[in-house]
Amino acid sequence: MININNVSKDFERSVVLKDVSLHVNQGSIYGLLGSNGAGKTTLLKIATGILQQDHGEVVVNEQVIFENPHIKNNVVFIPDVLYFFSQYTVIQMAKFYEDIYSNWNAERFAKLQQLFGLDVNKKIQRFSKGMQRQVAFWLALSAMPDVLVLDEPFDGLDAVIRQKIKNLIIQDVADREMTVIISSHNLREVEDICDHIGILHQGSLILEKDLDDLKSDIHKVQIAFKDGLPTELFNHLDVLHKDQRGSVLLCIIRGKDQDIAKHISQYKPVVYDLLPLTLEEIFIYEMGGVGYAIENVLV
Ligand SMILES: Nc1ncnc2c1ncn2[C@@H]1O[C@H](COP(=O)(O)OP(=O)(O)OP(=O)(O)O)[C@@H](O)[C@H]1O
Repeated sequence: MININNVSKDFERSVVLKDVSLHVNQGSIYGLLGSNGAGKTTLLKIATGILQQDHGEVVVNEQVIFENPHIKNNVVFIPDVLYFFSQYTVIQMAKFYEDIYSNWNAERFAKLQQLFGLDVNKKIQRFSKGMQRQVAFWLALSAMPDVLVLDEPFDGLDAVIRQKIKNLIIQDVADREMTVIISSHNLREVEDICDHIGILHQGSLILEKDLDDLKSDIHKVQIAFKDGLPTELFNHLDVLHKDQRGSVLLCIIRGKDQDIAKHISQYKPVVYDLLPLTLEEIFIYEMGGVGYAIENVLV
């Protein structure tokens, strides 16, 4: 559905994106993660045809997106910093969207008004920050896009509204196979909603995986032995991190849970607990693998 092929971009002679290839299937919700300044916003702007890459191509629905109004008609981008015309009310902005997006759905716009409960005749810039973000979602979802691209979408939204918006997105993905890319530092929200994850670091995509595969491939293990650590314990294990706490050793190990359990059980541990890792922890360990580590991250 969205194919970003070998995209590179420089700003003022510094390289911001290096040969990035990223693929999003139709009906997928793709979480784009990365360190500050990794190039996420730049990549999203290129993916939506707002910016032009220096090399490579972005193909959406089998067509190059840049300067392609036919494809852009089905793509809505909500940026991290929102922009509305300064004097426009919600209803005026809705009219503007209706003129741009041919799939605009007035009935849905009316239904969502009940859900958000905001005054359509109020100037958007007089709303609070979180309310303005609600307006952005209200307009975006009424445009019925095939592709919805979101940069830090949950910033400033309260927990109830966040859940309502996530439900709306999931409903559109389920009902009409909308495709979504979300870039966020809020990894709990990403974990909640996304099925695929890409991690961008210093302009390169260092990982792209199905979220379930990612989670089944890395584990936190808590182990203890009666007579201290067996010397050969770590042979044949891909250990990303170790932390001894008293007699208990906490390890982050890459691999399938059965393989890890089988290997460690040979040494007859008195404690063996396999604990789930959150996306936040996986992100930290993956970033550690590319030299972006923080110390003592085990909790
Ligand atoms: N218009 C621009 N002109 C010059 N440099 C830019 C421009 N836009 C972005 N950059 C630079 O490109 C790099 C990537 O920025 P970008 O906003 O894409 O990162 P990001 O991953 O979204 O970061 P964050 O998580 O902090 O929002 C940064 O070094 C930034 O300074």
